[in-house]
Amino acid sequence: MVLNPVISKLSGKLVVLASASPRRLEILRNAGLRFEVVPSWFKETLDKRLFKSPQEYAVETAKQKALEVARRMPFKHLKTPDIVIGADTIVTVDGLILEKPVDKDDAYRMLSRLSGKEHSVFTGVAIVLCHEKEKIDYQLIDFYEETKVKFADLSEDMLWEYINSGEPMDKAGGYGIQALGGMLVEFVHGDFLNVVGFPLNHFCKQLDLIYNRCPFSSDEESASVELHHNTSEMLKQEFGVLRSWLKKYFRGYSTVKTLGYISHFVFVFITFPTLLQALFTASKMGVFDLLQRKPGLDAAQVAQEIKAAVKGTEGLLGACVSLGLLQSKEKFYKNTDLATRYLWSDSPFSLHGYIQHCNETLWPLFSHLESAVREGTNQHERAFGKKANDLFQDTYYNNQSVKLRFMNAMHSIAKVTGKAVATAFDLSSYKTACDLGGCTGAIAYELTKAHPEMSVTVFDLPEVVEMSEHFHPSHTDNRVSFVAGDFFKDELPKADLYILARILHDWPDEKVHILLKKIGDACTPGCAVLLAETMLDGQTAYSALQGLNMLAQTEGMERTESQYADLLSKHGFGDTRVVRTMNFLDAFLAVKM
Ligand SMILES: Cc1cn([C@H]2C[C@H](O)[C@@H](COP(=O)(O)OP(=O)(O)OP(=O)(O)O)O2)c(=O)[nH]c1=O
Repeated sequence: MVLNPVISKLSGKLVVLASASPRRLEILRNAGLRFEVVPSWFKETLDKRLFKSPQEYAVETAKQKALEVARRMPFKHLKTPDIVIGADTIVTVDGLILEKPVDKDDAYRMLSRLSGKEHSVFTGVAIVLCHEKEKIDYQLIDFYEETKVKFADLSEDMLWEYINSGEPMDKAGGYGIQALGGMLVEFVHGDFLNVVGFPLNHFCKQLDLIYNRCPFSSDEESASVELHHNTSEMLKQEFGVLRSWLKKYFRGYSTVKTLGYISHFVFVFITFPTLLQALFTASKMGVFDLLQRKPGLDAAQVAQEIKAAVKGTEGLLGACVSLGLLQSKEKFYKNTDLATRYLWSDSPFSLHGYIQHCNETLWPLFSHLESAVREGTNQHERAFGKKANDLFQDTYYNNQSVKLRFMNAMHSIAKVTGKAVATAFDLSSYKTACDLGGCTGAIAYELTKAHPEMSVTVFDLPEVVEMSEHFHPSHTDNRVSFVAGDFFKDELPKADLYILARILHDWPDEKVHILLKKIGDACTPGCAVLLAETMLDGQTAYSALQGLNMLAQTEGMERTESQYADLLSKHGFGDTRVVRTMNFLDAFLAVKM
C-alpha cells in the first residue's frame, strides 16, 4: 500500500538515492518508494563563503551529490537512471554551518554551541530527472526545508556521555534527534523527518508537481524539459487557482497533433488574452453567481438572466466549459468544483473581487505596459486619465464603487493567503499585533484564529475603516479592533508585532523608510515586523509578473528578501526569517534588536 499516490507514479522507473545515509534510506523505504542506493562520491567541500545563505549551500551540495551519481551511472553501472535523489543536511547556529563532526572534540564544540539555544536544520534536496534520447538530458529540481530545534541546557556530564555513545559522529550538528539525541531536544518546529535527513512531505509535493501538475506531461509532447519544469513550477506555486483551469486548457489540446512543432506553451501565450477575457466577462456578468444559485440552466435561460444575446451567451458558456470553469450536460450548465470554490462571490475563498480588480484596473494598466517599461512609472494617467500622486487617495478611495471593488480584491487575496501568513512562524510570544493597512481585517481574523492569546488592531485610512464592517465574518471576534489613521502621518497603535501585508511593495524606498522609522520608534527590543510580500528571489513567473504589475500600478516595486532585510536593518530590525508559503505571498519576520 502506498499512502501518497504520487509515490506510485515512480513504480517502473529506475529511482536512485544518491546517499549513504541509512536514515534517508529508511524514510524513503517506509514511504513505499522502490529505489537503488548509489552513494555519491562528491566531496562536501564547497566554499561556504560563496553562498548567500546556509540553505543555498545545502541545496548546492545536494545538487552536486545527485548530479555526480546521475553522470556516473551510465558509464560505471551501464544504466541510466530515471531519477536521482540527492540530499544534504546541515545545522546552523550563530551564523555558523555545522556538518558532521570530525572527532569527539569537534562534536563537543558543536553540541556546546547548541546547548540551551534554538537552531535551524536545513536539508537541501535535489531531484535529477534523466531523459535519454540521443544524449542524456538532465533536468534539475531542487528545494530545501527548514526545521527549528531548541536544545535544553546540557551539562558537561551529559555532553560527554552523549559523545561517548558514538551517536554524534555521522550526523550533522553532532546529534541524532531520532535516537539518544531526542533527549536533548526541548521542541521542534517544522518537519521532524527533515531533521533526520529527508523532508518527505515537501519531497512528495515536488513529485506531485512534476508528475501530476505538469500540463505537458504526455510523453509525445515536444516542448523542452526546461519548459516543463518552469511551467509546472509556475502553475503550482504561483497561479494557484489558475493552474487548474490552465491544466484543463492544455489537456484539451494535448491530443491536437495539427499544432505540429508549435508547442502548446507558445499557443497558450498567443491565446492568453482571450482566455482571460472569457473568465473576466463571465465573472463580471454574474454567470458563476447565477449558476451557483440556479444550477442546471440552459444557454437561453442564462442569457435571459444576465441580459445578453443567446448567441453570445452560448459562446461564453462554451469557452467556460473548455476552461474547466463550467460543466455542461445535455446543454444544461453548472459550476465546476473550481468555480464553486473560487469564482462565485459568496464563497469563503472567493477570488471574485480580485478578478474584478484585474479586469477593471490591472488590464487597462497592462495595456500600457510598453510605456511603463519605457518610462519606469505607473500608467494611471494613460489608462484612466488621472495622475496618481497618492495611489490610494487619488485612484482607489475617491470613488465609492472603485473603493469597494479594491477592498473586495484585497479581501479576496487576504482570505486565500491569510492562514499561510498567520501560521508561517511561531508568534506565540506576541500578544498584541497591529496590522498596518489591514483593510478589511481578513488577515487579523486569521491571526486571532491561529493565536488564541493575540489581539490585533487593524489600522487603516478612515475611508477604509468606515466600510470594513461589510467584510467582517459572521462570528466576529472582539480581539480584532479597527483604528482609523494614516500610517505615514499619525501615531501608530502600540503593539508587540507590526504586520505589513502587501504594503511595502506599494511604495518607493523613501516612503518605506518613513514608515519603517515610525515602526522602529514604536518598537522595543524583541518586538517584530511580519511582512507578507511576494519575494522576487525565485524569479518565478508569478513573482516576476507581480514585479511588472507593481511597475504599471504603483510607485513601488516587488523586492528580494535581502532588499527587505536591508531596509529593515536601517531601523534596527534583524534576525530575519523567511517562509515560502507556496501561496501568493511569502512571509518574512524581523525582530527589533
Ligand atoms: C541533525 C540530524 C542529522 N542527521 C543525519 C542525517 C544525515 O545522514 C547526516 C548529515 O549528513 P549529510 O552529509 O547530509 O548526509 P550523509 O553524509 O549521511 O549521507 P550522503 O552525503 O551520502 O547523502 O546527519 C540525523 O540522522 N539526525 C539528526 O537529528
